[in-house]
Amino acid sequence: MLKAGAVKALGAMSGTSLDGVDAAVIETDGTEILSFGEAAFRPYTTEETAILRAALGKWQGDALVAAAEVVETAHCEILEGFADVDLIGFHGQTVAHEPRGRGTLQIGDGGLLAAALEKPVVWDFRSADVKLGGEGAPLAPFYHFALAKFIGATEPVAFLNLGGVGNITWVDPDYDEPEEEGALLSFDTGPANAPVNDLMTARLGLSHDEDGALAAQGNVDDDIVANFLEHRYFYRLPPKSLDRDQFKGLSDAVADLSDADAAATLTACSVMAVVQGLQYCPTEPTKMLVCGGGRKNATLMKMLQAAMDCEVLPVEDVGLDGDMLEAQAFAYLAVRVARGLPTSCPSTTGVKAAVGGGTVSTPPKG
Ligand SMILES: Nc1ncnc2c1ncn2[C@@H]1O[C@H](COP(=O)(O)OP(=O)(O)OP(=O)(O)O)[C@@H](O)[C@H]1O
Ligand SMILES: CC(=O)N[C@H]1[C@@H]2OC[C@@H](O2)[C@@H](O)[C@@H]1O[C@H](C)C(=O)O
Repeated sequence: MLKAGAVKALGAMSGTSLDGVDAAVIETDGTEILSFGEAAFRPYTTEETAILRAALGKWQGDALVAAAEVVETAHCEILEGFADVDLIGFHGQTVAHEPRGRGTLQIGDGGLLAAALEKPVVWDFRSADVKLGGEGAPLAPFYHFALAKFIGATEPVAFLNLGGVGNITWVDPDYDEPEEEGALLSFDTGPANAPVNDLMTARLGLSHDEDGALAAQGNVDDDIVANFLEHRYFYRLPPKSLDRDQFKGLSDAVADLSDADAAATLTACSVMAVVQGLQYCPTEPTKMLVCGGGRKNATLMKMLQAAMDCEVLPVEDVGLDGDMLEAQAFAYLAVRVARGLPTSCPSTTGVKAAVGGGTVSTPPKG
């Protein structure tokens, strides 16, 4: 049983870029954010990333078992370094996501972590939402709502996460609860860094376009961007979510371009996916607050600002940590689950009614 009032929660996130585990502490009562605590990153080795990659798109089999072991080991290593936490929110690694088909799968056993770390662990955050007709993603929006209050926003703002995939949350901070109709709207915008990463790896043996330096030297092929925006995903009304590799074919579209033009064009595709998505938001946000690795890509940020009327800022400009925001989100959601509060609602995932998704595993006694 979780003690009453504010608790210290530790969240852990292993994102779609497969680069490692982010872990961060926040102090919260499940509604208000009181303070932020320590944070750490545990990178995956090249071998570990290869094992995780081999599990993508799989729903069963040996590749999944091996990948789950990598996830569990990496999480135990990083999480045991945190002292004095009351509970842990463990997202795991998404390997497959078909909310309207086979479901959603995050690997890593929270029960095993609870036993190893001797703490209650909340995990499997997405399945309950999918079972009730939701997309199971994005789940950070309820945390974005709390953050909008924390930074003292008085008008609608948007949080944009640029990871492997992009997702946006439009927040009206005037509401009292995130599940109230009108408070939130969220969805995955489209691919974010993944296409440029894939290009850099295939052509230059690099993991990403550091600071967007290569894209900055190229010219955008507008026809390719226009063709990309014809994809049916962009015509679907939100809430909606993506599987990591749903836009994998995008690299073929730039096959005949130079490295710099290809990087510039793929970067523009990610930007225009966000711009296209903005039309679904109830109002233009006053600020677009950007988290995730893409905020470090100067070319991407410049293109975003050029395509938008509102101010585009990294979340650091309002005092937040853009690298740890998703790990903090799962710490926050863990407390909500433990307290029986909802973690998603019709306007964030399309679920039929507000739901608190997540399994709580407690360490064995004795
Ligand atoms: N300095 C940089 N310059 C350009 N791009 C960068 C930089 N730093 C990080 N990135 C990009 O950000 C990506 C990692 O972003 P992030 O850690 O937010 O992803 P993730 O959390 O794994 O993904 P998701 O949010 O989709 O689960 C890298 O793969 C890279 O493409
Ligand atoms: C199924 C899944 O793991 N989706 C991730 C992914 O990475 C970004 C985007 O796609 C988002 O929908 C989600 O993660 C964040 C943390 C979320 O649920 O809010």
